[in-house]
Amino acid sequence: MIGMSDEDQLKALRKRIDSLDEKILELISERAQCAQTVAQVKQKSLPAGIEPVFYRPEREAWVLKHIMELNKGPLDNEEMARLFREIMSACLALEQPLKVAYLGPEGTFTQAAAIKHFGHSVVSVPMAAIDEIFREVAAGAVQFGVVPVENSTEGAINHTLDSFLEHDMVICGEVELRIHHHLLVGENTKTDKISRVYSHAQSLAQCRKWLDAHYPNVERVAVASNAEAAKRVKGEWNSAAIAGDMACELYGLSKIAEKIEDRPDNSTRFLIIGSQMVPPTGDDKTSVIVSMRNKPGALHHLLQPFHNNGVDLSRIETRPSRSGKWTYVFFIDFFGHQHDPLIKDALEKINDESVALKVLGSYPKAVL
Ligand SMILES: O=C(O)C(=O)C[C@]1(C(=O)O)C=C[C@@H](O)C=C1
Repeated sequence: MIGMSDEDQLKALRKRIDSLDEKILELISERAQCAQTVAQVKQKSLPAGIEPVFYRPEREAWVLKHIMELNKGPLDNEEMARLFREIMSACLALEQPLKVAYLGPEGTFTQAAAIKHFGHSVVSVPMAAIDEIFREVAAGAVQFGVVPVENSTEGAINHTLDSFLEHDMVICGEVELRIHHHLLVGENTKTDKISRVYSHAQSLAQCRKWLDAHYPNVERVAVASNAEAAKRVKGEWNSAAIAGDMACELYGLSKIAEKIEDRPDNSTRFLIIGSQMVPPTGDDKTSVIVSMRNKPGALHHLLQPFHNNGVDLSRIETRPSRSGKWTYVFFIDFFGHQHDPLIKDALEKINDESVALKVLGSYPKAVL
């Protein structure tokens, strides 16, 4: 390209991009046709009336990891995986349009988590409460639900844990999302006139120190979600909302302060709930609920088989059981799949020691 004018160079490069785009287009279309044939194969082997399992989280995790391993740049692994996430999402929609319920309204972090996990080609359906998501999945109105389960700053989301006690649900995936909160206002609010801040209680808690330092005398009002907070301030004078980017864009608000969360590594973990068990991928997690009698050493007894079999725990949470006074339930997450022999053995031993053991599911560790 030496000796070429900038104008000519640009022209030549764009010509090359056009021809690459044409090849990419052809390849994506060929991939989509393959997915359509996969759908036919899945259908063929089943008796009429039985719905095949089109969505295969174990395969999707493999595809994304494979792409990240092969990627040589200049796009970074996450960027590349996000592109392939969207291609697979569109391919899956050709096989079967998926409906996914999430904690609404539109613009919540839970919706962002749903899109991060499934891509943009799913139909995401907002629900007013966590319990409603469980019910919607149980009733078969949607195939999957997305619920928040723990925040790195504020800990467990108890509504979600309690819902697992009430519904028979299978966990088939997890999503981790970095949570950035911003202080948002509508066009009628002046930044020095803010008298009230709306947000979800968890988000207010995640920004407590920042609010103490910058808006110590402003009333903090907890509402059902941060998207709801954003919706409210759109039409209100002198009030601000703490919410994320999706809500900011959706309600056309302005950011007067960005990334105001007290901890820069603030993140929330979400679970994908459904009814299908997921086969092992080699890099999985399992979640169980165990109920124990409140006798001395109960927790030690419970954890011993995990320890003996070298099972690595990632989380343990206690909730009072709803049945029987002084009975506790433990929510335990660990690395590995319920079909792994050492895990199977540990679970059998725990089952013998406990009042009840329920495996909520084994699922691929979050890839993105
Ligand atoms: O491999 C499959 O079973 C497919 O249906 C194909 C495909 C894909 O596009 O790669 C699409 C949807 C599944 O969730 C997993 C993968």
